[in-house]
Amino acid sequence: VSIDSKHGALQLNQYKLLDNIGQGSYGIVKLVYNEEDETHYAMKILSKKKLMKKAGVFGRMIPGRKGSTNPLAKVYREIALLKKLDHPNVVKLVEVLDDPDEDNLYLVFELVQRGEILQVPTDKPLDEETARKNFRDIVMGVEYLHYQRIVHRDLKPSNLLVDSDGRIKIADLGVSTELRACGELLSGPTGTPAFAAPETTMPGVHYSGTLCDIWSMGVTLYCLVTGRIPWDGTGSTIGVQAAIRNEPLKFPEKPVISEPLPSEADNCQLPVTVTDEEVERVVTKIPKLV
Ligand SMILES: COc1ccc(C(=O)/C=C\Nc2cc(OC)c(C(=O)O)cc2Cl)cc1
Repeated sequence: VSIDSKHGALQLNQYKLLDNIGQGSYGIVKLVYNEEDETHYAMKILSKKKLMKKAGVFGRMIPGRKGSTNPLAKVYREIALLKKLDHPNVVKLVEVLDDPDEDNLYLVFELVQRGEILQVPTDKPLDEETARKNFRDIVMGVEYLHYQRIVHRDLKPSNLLVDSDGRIKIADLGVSTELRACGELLSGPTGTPAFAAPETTMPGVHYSGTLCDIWSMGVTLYCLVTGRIPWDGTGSTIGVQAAIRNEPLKFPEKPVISEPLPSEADNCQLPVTVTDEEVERVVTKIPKLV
């Protein structure tokens, strides 16, 4: 990273680093300008130390398994996979800059012009027609990720970006997303509590990651049309998780939601495609692995 003498802006190879446009538990996202192709991009800056800590938990080498000793190997493999993803409703990772002497990892994405779909809470939610159009893009993007065996695990409005043509791109495939063998069950809380399915809040229960993504999509649709989250408990994580497990989904008086939508949202809670065997597996503990 060099300091560009002209304007004091930070320069990283051919990228001039400009404003902060995103902020989250992952780190920050900056607007950058590529002087070579004269195009703006979004650059997500990750800390390798933080990734190692996270990878450390998941990256524990299972005895007898071959694999490199570098805990970042898992991260690099996942990033290589993310680079191969290509779908109109998924953000496009174009380049990864990794300075071995530096703690930072720079992920360069195509810029999605209009940013987040909606700040929640808001008293100006989307009209139903727009929400329906956007939701369709989200479903297409999630279907593609699931087909690629990628479970998002943190679907929510702040990870949905609006492009210049009004189309939605799913973001934060991040390196925290588990790339699992098809159908393998997950466990443990993850993502954002208010958007997490009830089964993720019960310790020791293993669940289907894809089904949880569908639950989060339902909660997201609710946010798009009402401007608020369905269960906020007392604001504490435990409170939210209890509310999600025990309280029925209620729609506020305002804005008036047309009849079919709530039932649609309801369907999202229990995807009609779920098989009994899958429900059985989801709600019971995982059978003893032989
Ligand atoms: C007002 O105009 C704006 C235009 C673009 C933005 C923006 O891009 C924000 C976040 N971006 C991202 C975040 C990601 O994770 C959290 C990932 C990922 O890891 O997949 C990728 C991207 Cl691009 C914001 C405001």
